[in-house]
Amino acid sequence: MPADTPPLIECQNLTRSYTLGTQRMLSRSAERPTVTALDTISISIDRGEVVGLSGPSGSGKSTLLHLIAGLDTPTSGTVTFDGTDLKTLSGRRRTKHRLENVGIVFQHFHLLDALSARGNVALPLVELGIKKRDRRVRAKELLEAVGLGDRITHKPAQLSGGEQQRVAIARALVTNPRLVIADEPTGELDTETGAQVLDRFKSVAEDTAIVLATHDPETLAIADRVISLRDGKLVADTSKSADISESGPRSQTESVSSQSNSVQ
Ligand SMILES: Nc1ncnc2c1ncn2[C@@H]1O[C@H](COP(=O)(O)OP(=O)(O)OP(=O)(O)O)[C@@H](O)[C@H]1O
Repeated sequence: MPADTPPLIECQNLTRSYTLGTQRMLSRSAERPTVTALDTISISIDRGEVVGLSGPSGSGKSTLLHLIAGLDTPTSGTVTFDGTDLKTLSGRRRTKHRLENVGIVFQHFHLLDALSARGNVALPLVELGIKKRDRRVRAKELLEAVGLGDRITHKPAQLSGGEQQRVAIARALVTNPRLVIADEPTGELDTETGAQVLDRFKSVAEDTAIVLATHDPETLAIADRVISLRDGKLVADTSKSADISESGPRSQTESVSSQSNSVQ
């Protein structure tokens, strides 16, 4: 890759606040309370990088994933994907960008009840205009890769939670996206299946960037780098390859202070 290639994802001073309640619940002059879910986060993610996102419940992991995926827009700051500021895209172009470039595994899977496992996995390919025969072949290939080759015609209601999760993972990978975002991708899986799924993620990662939010140490262990959040702030950004530098091992604190622009 040329040295001047920009990172795949660049987040600059990303802040996302939510305004709570409705004005009707308060007196006219009272300000509605706000929650700052993410507070001036600046990170960049390269092609092929596997990034783990850790932090306690409510620390802002899902909020950051949604912003990086272009599912949500920041209150302030920017998310740039391969040089394009997502804020400059119209709603339609943002949807097209997600469809073409981003695979998403949601915490609650979001499968369509009426479709088979194969139909669910093939769905993004319908929207991309891929021919039915090719869609079916590709969806079957992905379902086999996540160990569900014998479940392709099952509907979600006929599948266990772990199986539904694997369908969601296959669907996220079916378009060969440049970025995969996953919220607790192994939460429903037993240890062995979880390990298989992580292998699958790792094998697509050659030039696909993967960002995984998780509480699971085994999932974090596959990451090249772990970003830790607390109360919406970046508290550590630890790269495994950067652990041993010329001046010796790099501690988390040093790693954080090297990003002092984003840690306030
Ligand atoms: N739609 C919303 N409206 C109001 N507050 C929200 C909304 N979404 C998230 N929050 C708040 O933002 C903060 C960060 O939430 P977020 O879901 O990003 O955390 P998380 O680290 O993913 O948590 P978990 O590990 O439990 O999934 C929390 O305080 C949460 O209550």
